[in-house]
Parts: sequence; structure tokens; C-alpha cells
Amino acid sequence: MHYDKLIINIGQLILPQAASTPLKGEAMKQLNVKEDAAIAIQDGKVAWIGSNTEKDSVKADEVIDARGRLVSPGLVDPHTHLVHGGSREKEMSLKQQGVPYLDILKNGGGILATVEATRSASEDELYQKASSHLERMVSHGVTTLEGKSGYGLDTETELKQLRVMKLLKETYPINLVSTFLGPHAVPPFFKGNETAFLDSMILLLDTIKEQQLADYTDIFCEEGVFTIEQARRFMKESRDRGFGVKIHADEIVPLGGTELAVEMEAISADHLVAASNEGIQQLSESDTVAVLLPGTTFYLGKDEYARAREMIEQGAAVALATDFNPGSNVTENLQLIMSFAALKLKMSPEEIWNAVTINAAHAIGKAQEAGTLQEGDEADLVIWEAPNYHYIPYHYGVNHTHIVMKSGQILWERKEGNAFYLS
Ligand SMILES: N=CN[C@@H](CCC(=O)O)C(=O)O
Ligand SMILES: [Zn+2]
Repeated sequence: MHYDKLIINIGQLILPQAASTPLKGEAMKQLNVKEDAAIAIQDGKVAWIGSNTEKDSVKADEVIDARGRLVSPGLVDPHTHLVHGGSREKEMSLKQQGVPYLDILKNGGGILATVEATRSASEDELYQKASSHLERMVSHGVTTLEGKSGYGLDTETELKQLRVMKLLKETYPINLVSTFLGPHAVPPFFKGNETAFLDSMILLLDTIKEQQLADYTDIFCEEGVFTIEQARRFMKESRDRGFGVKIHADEIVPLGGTELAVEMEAISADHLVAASNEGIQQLSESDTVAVLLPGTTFYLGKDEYARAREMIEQGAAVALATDFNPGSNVTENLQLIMSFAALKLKMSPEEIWNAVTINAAHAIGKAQEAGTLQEGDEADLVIWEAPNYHYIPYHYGVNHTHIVMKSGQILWERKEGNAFYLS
């Protein structure tokens, strides 16, 4: 057989287990790894996976020698706030003085500062800025990701953010999932009249559906933001219109958002740092994916991290994401999050790889298209500057990608010898 591309001399090939439901508990601890492998690509899809010893009998137009490197599916980042205006570096000194995240928000900063910047940015400015963040994510190994609105808090700007997502989706050859996060904060004008604001966001759902601008909806259920009752109402209204639902739940104060996510059959419940024992128990009996964001806990300077070990031991499905945003976690680097998962969540390398591939794909409804590598799948893969899968969480804070490929096309490649003037 003759193929378009053949990757030979793969030291380890990560092949996460595909299933119709996310990997839970014990299944998260198993990672399928093929040693000394080769992989052939035809028409952008994985056409053959075999042993490297068979490589001479396989012909291809182009042969890539992985030289013993690790190869994995393209990473999946299931929680980002990709499209937004401005930046908030001035908040760092407030954080250093110990001003809590929710107090910064209460005083008109935080999310509300980014709302101002996003409202005043043009669609093109938002697109250009999001493109550069997106390209950095791809350079770090991501080929599938989710992005939320939520920095408009009004009809015009929420739709503007979602249109930017749509244009990114049409322009870049990657998988992008859009989420409407209209109820991300209460705009000052509606303070004390949260119901009226929520009504306006619910009204917007029909337009978003008609224009096919989002696949999911999301809400920030938190003290001083939206209550459990308000979140339940928004999630019900979203479901009635055919949206899948997500929730920023139990990030700071344990309100019971985890339990609500299970009750509403949310595709994911995100953050969960303060999830209750009951919430974790219910989660483990559901297919709702716990999307954990340890980079955010780190960036907010907190000591208590989400209880990933208890979640996994009790049988929940866990995924990891960057939560890339201009306030609570300012990094596009999902590899760094893999290190935090090892160091702070005490997750094993096997659990971490499942959490950034197949389970992350489940968390955004993309498990049919992403998160694993089987014959017939899109050839979305990363060749890593690493000898084995333990290495990526271990060597932290830098970019280890060698080649990032989407549907068999190289999107990013490390070129040797450029940009160094040391000798
Ligand atoms: N917690 C709520 N929303 C975002 C942060 C948004 C911001 O600070 O701009 C999050 O997921 O961390
Ligand atoms: Zn978020």
C-alpha cells in the first residue's frame, strides 16, 4: 500500500481508548501506549498503525523520521476564554496585596474590566488578538479547543464574540467548539436586578440558535455572581432550546454547582475546587466530565486544589484545561497545566494524558472527532521533543512540541538552528 505520509521510528505512540462515554475511575488509569511504532496517513486520516519493523514494507510520498520521539493525539483544551479585548496586568499588584478575586470583581475590575475592553474593541481587533492566542495554543500541541463568550454581557458584544469564534472556525483548520457564556458576571447597570439581566441573556438564546453561533451554554454560578436557582433556570432554558450545558461550578464558594451540573446532565462541570463530598459522589455516578483547571488555582495564589484524586478514586471522569483568560489564568500552554496536574492534583501521567485527550474531547462533545488515534480518525497528532509520555508533565513550563499536525497537515514545526545567535 502507498500512502501520503508515513511517520517512522516512533518511540512511544499514545493511543487513548475510544468509547462512547468518558473514561472514568479505573479506566482513567489505563493508557494504551504502543512502543516502536509507525503510522501512515492518507487523505488527512490515520490509514495504518503498525510496528516500526514493518516500515520497509510500507511506501509513502513523504516519510517523517520521529527518531524515537513520543507521538500523541493532538491535545484538546476544553475550557478557554479565547476571544476577549485587552489585558489586566495591573491587577497583579492587587493580588499581591491580597485583594480576593471576587472583591476585584465586586469593585468593577476583573471580568468587568475585560467587558469594557471587549465592548470597545472592533470585531477585527478581537479576531486578530484571538488569532495570536490560538496560534500559540496550536504551537503548544492543541488541535481541538473550546472558546467562550462572556465578556460582552450585552446582546451586541456577546454576538460579536461568538461571530469572531465562527470566523476563527472557518479560517483555521482546527476543531473549535463555541460556548455562550452570557451570564458570566452581572453588569453594573443590572446590580440588584439580576433576574432582568438573566432574562436578557435567555432572550438571546434564540438568536444564537438561529445563527448557529454556539454549541453549548455556560454560566458562572458563584457567590456574588449567579445563584444555584438562577443557574438552574438558565440551564433549563438552554436545554429547552437544544443547547448542551456547562457550568463554572464551585470554584471559590461551595454553592452546590457540582450537584446542579449532574441534575442538569451537563456535559461538563468546570473548576470544582470547592466541590462537596456529595457533589463528588454524584459526579462519579454520572457522565458529566469534571474539567479541572489547576493553572487557575495556581494563578489565583490559592493553596487548595480540586480534589482530583478523590474524584478519580470514586469513579468520576476528569479532564484538564487551561481556562486561558486575561484574569485568572493567563497562559495558552496546556503542557504547563499537565505539570500542575501532576504536582498539585497528584494525577498520574496516564490519567493526565487521558485528561487532555479523550476525556477533554468528551467534555466538549468531540469524542468522535478528536482525542484518540485509530485507523479512520483524523490524523491530528503531535510529535514531541520527548522520549516518553512521563516526560511532558515532568519537564515543566516550556514547549516540547516538535511537529503539530491537523488532518495530516503540519501546522507547526520546530526548526532547528533558527533564532539562536550564541555561537
Ligand atoms: N471564574 C470565572 N471566569 C473565568 C475568569 C474570567 C476572568 O477573570 O476574566 C474563569 O473561568 O476562571
Ligand atoms: Zn472559565
